[in-house]
Amino acid sequence: MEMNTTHQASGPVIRTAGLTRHFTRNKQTIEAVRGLDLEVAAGELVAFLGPNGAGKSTTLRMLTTLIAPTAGSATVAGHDVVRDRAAVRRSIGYVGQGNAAGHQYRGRDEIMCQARAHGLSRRDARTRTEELLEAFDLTEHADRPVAQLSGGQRRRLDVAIGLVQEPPILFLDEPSTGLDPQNRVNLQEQVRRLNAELGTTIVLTTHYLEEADALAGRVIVIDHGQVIADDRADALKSALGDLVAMDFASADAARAAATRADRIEGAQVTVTGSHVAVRAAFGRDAAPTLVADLAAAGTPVTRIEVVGPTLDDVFLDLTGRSLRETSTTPSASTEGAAA
Ligand SMILES: Nc1ncnc2c1ncn2[C@@H]1O[C@H](COP(=O)(O)OP(=O)(O)OP(=O)(O)O)[C@@H](O)[C@H]1O
Repeated sequence: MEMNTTHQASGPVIRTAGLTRHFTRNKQTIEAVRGLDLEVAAGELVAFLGPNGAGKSTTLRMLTTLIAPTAGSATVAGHDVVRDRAAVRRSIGYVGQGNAAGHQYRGRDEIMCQARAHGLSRRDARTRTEELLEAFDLTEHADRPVAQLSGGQRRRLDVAIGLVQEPPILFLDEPSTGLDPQNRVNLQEQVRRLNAELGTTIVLTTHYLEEADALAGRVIVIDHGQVIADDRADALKSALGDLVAMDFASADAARAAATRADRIEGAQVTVTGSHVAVRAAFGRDAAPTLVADLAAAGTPVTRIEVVGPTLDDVFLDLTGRSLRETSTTPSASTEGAAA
């Protein structure tokens, strides 16, 4: 994809203050988003990570003016999402969760149509369309009616359509759900390039830990409508530290080892029978000395494993629940479903 303009990077382009949204269902109030205070600077690539129902889509729908907040406020590109909806919409691109593309048209026509609607000449629109078809591996499917495409192919088309006008701020709601791993990687590459080469501010939602990690920008972890962590993925993980998991010949040996492991600065030590788990910021570096000390003390380790932290560990540490378990994992792929 050719990208030759750069959006200016300066100051926050998204600002929310106490942003809140309630829904009423069966006379019960659902607090989907609870008092979000957020700033996103121009040129940032931000992932909202959280389980199903955490409030990610609702937040995006408020920021894109599709629904109004119950309380609090938000500005996008300097415009209020309630008072200046049209101005917000002019500054953003949005790819929602559903399939936006019409069904009787061919994929190529859908993209062309969007490009023309955004003011590109016929020639530029054609070039842009071919670039996007190529980038999303859709060229060979471009002449089939959208209705005949698989779920994954349609999802790729949705995202391609969202990228047509190269907006300065782009919102993507679970862009890679339903894509197979290879197309997920393709998509992530497109997202990264758009951010790096054009300086596009990108906010996306995901419940794929790997995706939030791979995009490596800022990760905002959301649970029950609130931000529970907000930092770079590597910072979130290193704050938690490595896990050093050790087995011993007996529970007594494990208890003795735990006392020693407790001396490692900032270590969190848990003993379960003859198993000891140590979570520590530099656990990987501390492990060899610990193993040698334990052997010298007559309580040798029988098995040891050092595991670097994942974003799931971060979520588990913050909420006591695993994100993998709380999210319904989408069926492996919808690729090829109707192909
Ligand atoms: N239109 C609506 N009417 C009633 N409840 C809603 C509505 N939209 C969302 N909710 C509820 O608000 C909460 C947050 O939903 P939201 O879709 O924002 O979560 P999410 O983090 O985007 O999850 P997912 O990954 O499943 O999209 C959920 O409990 C959901 O059921």
